[in-house]
Parts: sequence; C-alpha cells; structure tokens
Amino acid sequence: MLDLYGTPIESRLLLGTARYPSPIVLAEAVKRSGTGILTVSLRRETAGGRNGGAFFDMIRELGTRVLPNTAGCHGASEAVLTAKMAREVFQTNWIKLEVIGNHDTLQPDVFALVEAARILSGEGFEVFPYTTDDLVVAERLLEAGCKVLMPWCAPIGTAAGPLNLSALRSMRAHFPDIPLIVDAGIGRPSHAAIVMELGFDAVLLNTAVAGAGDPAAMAEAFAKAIDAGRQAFGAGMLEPRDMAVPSTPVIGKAVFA
Ligand SMILES: CC(=O)[C@@H](O)[C@H](O)COP(=O)(O)O
Repeated sequence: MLDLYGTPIESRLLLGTARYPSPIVLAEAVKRSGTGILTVSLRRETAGGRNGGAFFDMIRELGTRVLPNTAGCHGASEAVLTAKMAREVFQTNWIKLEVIGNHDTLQPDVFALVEAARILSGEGFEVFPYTTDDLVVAERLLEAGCKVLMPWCAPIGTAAGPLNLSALRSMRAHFPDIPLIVDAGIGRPSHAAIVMELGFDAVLLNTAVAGAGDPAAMAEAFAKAIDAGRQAFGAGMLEPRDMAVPSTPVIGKAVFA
C-alpha cells in the first residue's frame, strides 16, 4: 500500500478539485475515482469570487482526506503564509507546495520551492513539493526535509503526457525508496498507465478529469489505468528487443512434398 508520511493510502490516484462543471459532478467524480486524497487550492478558492468557506465545507463533507495546495503562489513567503492558512482551515500538516516561477509555463520556481520547503518542514509541515524532474533539485528538496516528491511530467493543464520519459526513469532509479507522485500534465489514462509502469507510486491530476465530457466516467477510467500500470510494474515487464523472437517455439522442420 502507498505510504505517505506514515499514512497508508489505498488508492494511487490523487485528484484535484478545480474547474468541475458543478459540485455535484465533482462529488460523482470523487466517488467513481475511488481516490483517497483530494487536493484543494487555498488561494483560488478564497480569492476566486466563489465563497471559499462553502467550497471548503463541501470538500470536507466528501469525507476524503485533503491535501491543501499553494497553487497560485509566486514566492517562498507567500507559499509559507498560504500553507499556514491551509493548516488552520483543514487541520492538517500536509501541504502540496507549489511556487510558480513562470506565468506561461507555470514552471515551479525551484529555488523558492526549496526555501519554502525548508521553512515549512522546520515548522512541522509534511511537504509534498510540486517540482520538475531535475535530480539536483530533488536532492535539495529531500535535504530540506521532504519525504515525498511530486515531479511534473508536462506543464500544468497541458494534458501533454510524459514529455521526458528518460528523466522520469532516472528519477525513479535515483530515488528507489522515496514515494514519487507524478503531478501535472497527464492528459489521458494511457499517460497515467505509462508512468505507473515506470514504477512511480501514484499520479495527481485535475484538468484531464475536470475538463472531460463526462468527468465521473473519466475519473473511473484513470483509476483503472493507474491500477493496471501498477500491476504491470509489479508483474515484471519484458524489455523491448531488436530482433524477432518466435512466440511459438518450433520443434523440427516442416517437410513439404
Ligand atoms: C490541482 C493541482 O494541484 C494542479 O496544480 C496539478 O498540478 C494538476 O495538474 P493538471 O491539471 O495538469 O492535472
């Protein structure tokens, strides 16, 4: 079972809660996904014109564990402040730490991310950093106290799928014992299956489900793909070969008259 900061989690799908057509559709998607963790943006919901309090109440009523996030924060101090608000609102030390460094790509500012991770870990938070697939940054985040890493596979909201499989593969190989959750850029269930087949521990996604024609059906499709990818990883997959190998062994030679 997936273990995140000592908490066992059954489902390997973490789901975002933004951009659903309605709260009812969100609730149905959560149910059919079987997810054990929902991520909720503090800044978007409190500043986005909606009534943040009512939205947070609705999320609590779903009864699923919440991983609040600092989406929309652009500096370490803003992210730290938002994390502290999240701790008050959701009574949890978990925080998905997002510090955005570029408006167009929503690429994380990895320098501010490491700084914020160090401050928050020092204050008792259990930090889930949204990061790139860079190994040196990953090392720094672990040194800063993170025990889980959340590398992107493509920029947020692009649905582009894994853009750099080789970087993801080396991340898995370098950190065999650290829970690695692919976060952002997943567009299709097949993308989720691919990263799970590489040995990633879980997937976090939002746009591909919330923006689907039928979000609840898509949530279920993702859950199945994630389970299939995980099972395939555990079952031991064949490596691709250059030369053909007959799938039916042939004994002796056929004689044609
Ligand atoms: C909801 C959330 O936390 C997003 O910032 C996250 O990174 C998901 O990205 P996608 O919307 O691309 O799945």
